[in-house]
Amino acid sequence: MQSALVDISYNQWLVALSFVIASFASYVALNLAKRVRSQDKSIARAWLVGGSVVMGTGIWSMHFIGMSAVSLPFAVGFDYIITALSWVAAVAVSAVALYVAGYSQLTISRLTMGSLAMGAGICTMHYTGMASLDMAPGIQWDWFLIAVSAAIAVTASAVALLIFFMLRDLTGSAERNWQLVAALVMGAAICGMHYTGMAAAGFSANSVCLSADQLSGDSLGLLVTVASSILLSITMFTSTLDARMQGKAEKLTASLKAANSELQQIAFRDALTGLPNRLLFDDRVNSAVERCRRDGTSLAMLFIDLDGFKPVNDSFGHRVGDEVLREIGRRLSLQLRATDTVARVGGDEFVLLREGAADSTAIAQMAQRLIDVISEPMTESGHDVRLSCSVGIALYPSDGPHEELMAHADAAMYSAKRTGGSGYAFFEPHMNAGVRQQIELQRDLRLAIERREFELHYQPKVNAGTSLITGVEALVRWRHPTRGMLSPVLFIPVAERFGLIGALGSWVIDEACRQVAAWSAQGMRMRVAINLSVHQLRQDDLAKRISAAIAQHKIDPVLLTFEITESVAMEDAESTLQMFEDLSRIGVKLSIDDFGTGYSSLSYLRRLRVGELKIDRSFVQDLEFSADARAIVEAVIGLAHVLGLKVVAEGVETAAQRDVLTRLHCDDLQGYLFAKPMTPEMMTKWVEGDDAPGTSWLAKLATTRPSPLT
Ligand SMILES: Nc1nc2c(ncn2[C@@H]2O[C@@H]3COP(=O)(O)O[C@H]4[C@@H](O)[C@H](n5cnc6c(=O)[nH]c(N)nc65)O[C@@H]4COP(=O)(O)O[C@H]3[C@H]2O)c(=O)[nH]1
Repeated sequence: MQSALVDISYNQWLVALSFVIASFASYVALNLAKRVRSQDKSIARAWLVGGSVVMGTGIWSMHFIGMSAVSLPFAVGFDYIITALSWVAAVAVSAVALYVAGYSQLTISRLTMGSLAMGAGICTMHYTGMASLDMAPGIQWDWFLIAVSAAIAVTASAVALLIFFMLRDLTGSAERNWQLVAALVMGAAICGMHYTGMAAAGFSANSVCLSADQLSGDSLGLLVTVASSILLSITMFTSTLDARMQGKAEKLTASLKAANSELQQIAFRDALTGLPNRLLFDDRVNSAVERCRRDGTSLAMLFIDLDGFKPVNDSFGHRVGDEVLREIGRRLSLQLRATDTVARVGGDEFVLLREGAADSTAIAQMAQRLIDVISEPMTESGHDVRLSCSVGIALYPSDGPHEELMAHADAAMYSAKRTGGSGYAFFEPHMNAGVRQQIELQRDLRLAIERREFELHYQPKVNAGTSLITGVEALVRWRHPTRGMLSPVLFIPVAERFGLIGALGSWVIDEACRQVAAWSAQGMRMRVAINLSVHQLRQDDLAKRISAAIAQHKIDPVLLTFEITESVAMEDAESTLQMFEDLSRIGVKLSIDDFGTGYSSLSYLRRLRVGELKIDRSFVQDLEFSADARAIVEAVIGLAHVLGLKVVAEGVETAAQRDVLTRLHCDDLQGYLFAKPMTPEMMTKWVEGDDAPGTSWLAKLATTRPSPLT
């Protein structure tokens, strides 16, 4: 028979306090759940363990304070061991909650299993906690209310998990506000469960609490409140700090990634068309060849050179030329299969790589399709443009080792071009004669700098009126170990084509500066002109390299003149202007070489900071016999003088040419009539007036009266 039950009353303040602690613990729990999703696995694990302890302690404190809020007509206390077990249950519940929160997605099964496990844990904590009140006779339970409390526990857990996954995508103040609302809802649900569970317990009027002498006292609830609040606050603070640091680290990682991809873009992409550049293309070829070897398949390389691009560029300007190249890149890209690569490898040169190309008929059809799409008319900046292209095809493995594929495709392209363009040709061994030589030259060129096989020879320029030397032009020579002295006409184009001109050009600049310093040490203030290739002019650090060489050899920058051919200067006008400004800022002089062969506009010439024009040899050769050539040279000299530029005529071979040029007021003359290019030692002797091969009577005349050379 059941004895009468006592009425249970609650301390309202402690009930309110338990709600505050429950909400606070929930708020911290939501924060911790985010930390457990950290990218760093060891940090996530640390937060899972530490977070479970803190969150468990928070929930347990709420429950403990809730129990302390009950006032019973007899002294109560809590069994140490059972109380500790209820704490362990709270920590276990928290671990389950945080573990589920660590998943990237909340599936139905995770929600069900998670909330059941958490509900079971909460009930375990609560009823173990109740059991720590060691009552005699025992507590009389209302099983219906117990079931309700269990249902509340499971539902509250499910709601908590749902809320967490919903909050995940919010940021800033929205995140904070919704987290607060969610914490209050969860606090209410936890309290609901707890007080329903309390209501399920009935105490007989004659009950005695056997654990009254264990964990007890009026200030116990307060102590637990203070301790758990401090713990929750510290955790909250640490978690916020960690979130900030992680946020910063993530931002840093993101910006590093962005910088990295930008660098890759610069290093591996052609800036104008956005297509892969030579470097990336070579890399793709290497991988494709590797696959061919492994699988016994083949590939095709198509070298595409535009027919008629130069006239478009010259007549419509470089901006239109750039647009045309972009459009060609776009058209070629549209013809690609997923495994193909197309790259821009030169001004108007593209290469296409196709893997698994066994059938030459299909390759021929593809080449024809490329010609057709490129031949379709286009309108760029209001100009109607119609181009075509020549395509050379080399196959791997039948057309030789893969290092020679591009050269072979190139040779085939030239063959297609020779037959009138707008067509394609497959590589054939007889096209190889020139190619093999180029490849060998390229191989030797790579070693030539290390082996000190290059030399600079110098050719004087003299004043037309006085015949006194005004400076020299540095001309590179290659003393090849087996082929003897080679002309730059032979190897400069190879160096340009195979990306070796940068190193060679730097050597020339450095050597010329060294020679200027050596001559200065001998008391000769010699002006030296150095040729720059188009590739050098497009190097961003050219001005820096030149300054470094000037500084290293401690020479006066005005003694250096850089010669750029007219057609190079006209290509990509904006970047030429920029580079000329950079160069003139370091104090060197600039000259336009081979003038008359390009299409300079007057206004453009005015903007370029050049001090000198060199009339092309072809005009000088015709001077004696052609009235047209004379008229052109006269006009050029007049124009240059109006613009304040000095004029040098190159390739002067006869006295008659010299006389005409002098009459036309050309400033300086250069050519075999005065001296051929010579070694620095011969040059020194020449200046000092000794005999030297290639000198003429006039040169000797000039050198018998050494002049101040600046
Ligand atoms: N028929 C004839 N020829 C004469 C006469 N006077 C001089 N020459 C030759 O004409 C060329 C003048 O150099 P360029 O127009 O700058 O043309 C140069 C220049 O564009 C390039 N080059 C030479 N050295 C360098 C260099 O260090 N760097 C770069 N990027 N290019 C260079 O190679 C080209 C050819 O150089 P070289 O073979 O040394 O040929 C030189 C010179 O030997 C003459 O009276 N008659």
